[in-house]
Amino acid sequence: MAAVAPTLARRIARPGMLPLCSRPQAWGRAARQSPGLPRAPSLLLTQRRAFSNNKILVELDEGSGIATMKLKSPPVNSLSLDFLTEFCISLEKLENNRGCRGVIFTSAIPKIFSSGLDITEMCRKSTEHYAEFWRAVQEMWLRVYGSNMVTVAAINGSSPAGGCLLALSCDYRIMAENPKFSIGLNEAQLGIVAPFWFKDTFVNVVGHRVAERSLQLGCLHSAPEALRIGLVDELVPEEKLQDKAAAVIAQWLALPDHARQLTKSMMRKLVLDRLVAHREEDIQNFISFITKESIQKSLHMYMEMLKKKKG
Ligand SMILES: CCCCC/C=C/C(=O)SCCNC(=O)CCNC(=O)[C@H](O)C(C)(C)COP(=O)(O)OP(=O)(O)OC[C@H]1O[C@@H](n2cnc3c(N)ncnc32)[C@H](O)[C@@H]1OP(=O)(O)O
Repeated sequence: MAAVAPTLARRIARPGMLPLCSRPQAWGRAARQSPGLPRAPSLLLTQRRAFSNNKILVELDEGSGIATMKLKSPPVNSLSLDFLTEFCISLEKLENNRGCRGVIFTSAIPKIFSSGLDITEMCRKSTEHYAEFWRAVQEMWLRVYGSNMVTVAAINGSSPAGGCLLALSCDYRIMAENPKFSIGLNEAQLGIVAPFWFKDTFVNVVGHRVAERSLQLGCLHSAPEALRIGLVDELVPEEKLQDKAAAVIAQWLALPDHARQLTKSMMRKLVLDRLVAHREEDIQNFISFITKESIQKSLHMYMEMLKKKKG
């Protein structure tokens, strides 16, 4: 898998070639057939299949059709170009497996769900690199937000910025009830601006007023606060997180797939279409923004601050 990744990364970036996700998947795929009445995952005589690459561990429970994608990129699951490429490859495999109907995203790293976009990917790199990186970020969002499968984020740690976007792109968010864990689109704190599709995804979850305030202030919300503003749907003790996520998916899968999928597509279409229609422009905007000297200085200072905090 590791050998495939750079090739795929090049494919994502090369202009003129069909990008991995030229349109959101939700409209291109036939509805999955529900295999009948939902069964509680714990009651099944299940067979588990696992596959893994360098940064993602995937386990598919063939009895329930529920997969778990565990993010395992130490130290903090930052969303680097390699990570995003491997993430999209893993998700595509699951999308292509008709036995898989739901996915749980969670972290294999204690206390961190994902630290968001890898800041080093945005510092002092070439224009080509920025284009490739940003296309991969778009790709992750298009794939998760446009997925036909039921998607649940089991947020077992802090989840700033891009990590929060991943969670926001799911159908349901369950967070470990640890007040030390925080989540939010904190880009403003870094001196950068969340792009329109981060903002749209956020608004669709928490509403305009809450999103505007939270975005302007670059808020990182504690788990209880995230529940209060609707950024997450529920809090559970950490040891119950995975079971709860599987139970929620089983509940959602009890509905006829086509009805749920078309409804999801209807709710998300406008936002997805907007990025698909402006993908290249969005990449150019990112490059113009990130190459500004003032922005590079802000990111540098933020990284220094992270280092100092470590002591
Ligand atoms: C311009 C267009 C808009 C772009 C939209 C951007 C979206 C983003 O996602 S920007 C990234 C935002 N992320 C953050 O603000 C998170 C920053 N990190 C943290 O707050 C903390 O690291 C933590 C809470 C995630 C974890 O804390 P802790 O367990 O104490 O670990 P350390 O802070 O010591 O970090 C360990 C190690 O990892 C490096 N690191 C942390 N986050 C990132 C990151 N996002 N990208 C790259 N590297 C990161 C950190 O610098 C440490 O490195 P070393 O000092 O070399 O060990």
